[in-house]
Amino acid sequence: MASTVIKGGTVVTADLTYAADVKVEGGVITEIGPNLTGDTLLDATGCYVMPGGIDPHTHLEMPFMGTYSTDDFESGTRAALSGGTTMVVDFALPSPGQSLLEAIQMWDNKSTRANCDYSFHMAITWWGEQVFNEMETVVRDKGINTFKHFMAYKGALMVDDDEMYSSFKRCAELGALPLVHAENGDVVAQLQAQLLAEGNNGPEAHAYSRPAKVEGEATNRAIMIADMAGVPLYVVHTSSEQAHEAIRRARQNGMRVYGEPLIQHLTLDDSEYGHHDWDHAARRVMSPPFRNKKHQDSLWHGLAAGSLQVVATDHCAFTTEQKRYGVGDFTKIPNGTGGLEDRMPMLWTYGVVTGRLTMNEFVAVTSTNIAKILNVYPKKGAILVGADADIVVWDPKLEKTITAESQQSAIDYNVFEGKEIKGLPRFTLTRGLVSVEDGEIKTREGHGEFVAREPFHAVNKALSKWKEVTAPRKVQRTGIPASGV
Ligand SMILES: NC(=O)NCCC(=O)O
Ligand SMILES: [Zn+2]
Ligand SMILES: [Zn+2]
Repeated sequence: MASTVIKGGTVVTADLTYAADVKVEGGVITEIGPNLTGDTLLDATGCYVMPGGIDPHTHLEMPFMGTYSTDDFESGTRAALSGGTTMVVDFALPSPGQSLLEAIQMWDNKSTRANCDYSFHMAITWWGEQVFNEMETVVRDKGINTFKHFMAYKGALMVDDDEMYSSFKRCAELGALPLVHAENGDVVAQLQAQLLAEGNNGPEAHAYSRPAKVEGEATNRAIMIADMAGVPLYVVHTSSEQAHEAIRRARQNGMRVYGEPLIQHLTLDDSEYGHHDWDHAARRVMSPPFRNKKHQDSLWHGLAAGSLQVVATDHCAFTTEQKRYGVGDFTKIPNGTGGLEDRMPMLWTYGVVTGRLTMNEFVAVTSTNIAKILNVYPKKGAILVGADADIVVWDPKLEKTITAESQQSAIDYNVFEGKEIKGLPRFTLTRGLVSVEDGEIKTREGHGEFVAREPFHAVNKALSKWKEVTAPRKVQRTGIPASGV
């Protein structure tokens, strides 16, 4: 079997940093150590050899707000690999009333073009006996152990507390993990209507309609519901101190709650919405919106302290033309931004280069933590013998200025335009295939495979055990007095 050896680099994992060569055969890592030989040699001198990034939050070719996000599984995963990300997790999104299994079929069809491995979360967009029953098939037969709940997008994707509690309890039974988009959708809907009525119809009103408080409230509510259901919880796109505080407090109280800041929220702020150019501001419309520096600091601190665990992108890329559906009515601007290609270099530049994160923390929050949370570690997220050879050979000296012109993403702009980054992949390997080599993109369409994920990981088991141990029990009494009647 042909072998590839990554030679002369420093292996950096979530917990170790050491000099070693890494040998790859048949798409997996077969040896780690000094002086390895092989058929093809990749020179990693001066580089860090790290687990490829995992982006657990993407929306490729997603039907949303009357259109489809423009990056599909081909351009989206090409962009991912170009920036050192070797696995994405996308959301299968049934329309209200649609079968969950039908939605998986649709996502299966789209993902055949993927250049790197991928997995799916299932969204719970409506509730009923059919959904309850199909959740079991989704977990047991389809390899999906995560269910997403939108607490916002009223009248479209939003579910209410009753539905969420029912679904969370079902997740607990099935050994699955619920995810939430935490914003109070009722309050947002009223604020939107009020702002429009007052003539506030520009993209900046998108941010006014989604203050940090509505995120904080929903995060607290989801945490309480998960606690009552006896299930862990993953909060997507945590963007504010209020949401972070809720997660931090829950964790201090022994709850298994995870928070996922996005690279956009960490590095871009709400001044973008005040830009004089409508297009500039609209291109940055996403939910939750960008926040101020105080919130950004809180997110960075959470990553360093471990109260927030994962950095994602929520890559949901719409062209300028699509964003213009919302001229005159900000509620019609398709929500979402890009970031797949830039997540790792931006986090390295603003995190590791500045000293806010260590290299090992960088690996933890871009790859290893989410691999553990999703129950795919150490197949993914690890440099270990037997792990998939999803590897990024990171050159800390490579520099570039981000431009839309030079990106892989299919959209016509980049929200990080002009940012100067330091640290880029010299090589990216996806299950052993070298798909980025010295800046040259050599992706292979269709190389990506679906990654099935088993239910009932350690956290679910611990929580169900604890729930059983602490369940309310009838007091057994020796004597019962006669009734007073
Ligand atoms: N985040 C966003 O604005 N768009 C994608 C859908 C979602 O995750 O809320
Ligand atoms: Zn969301
Ligand atoms: Zn999303």
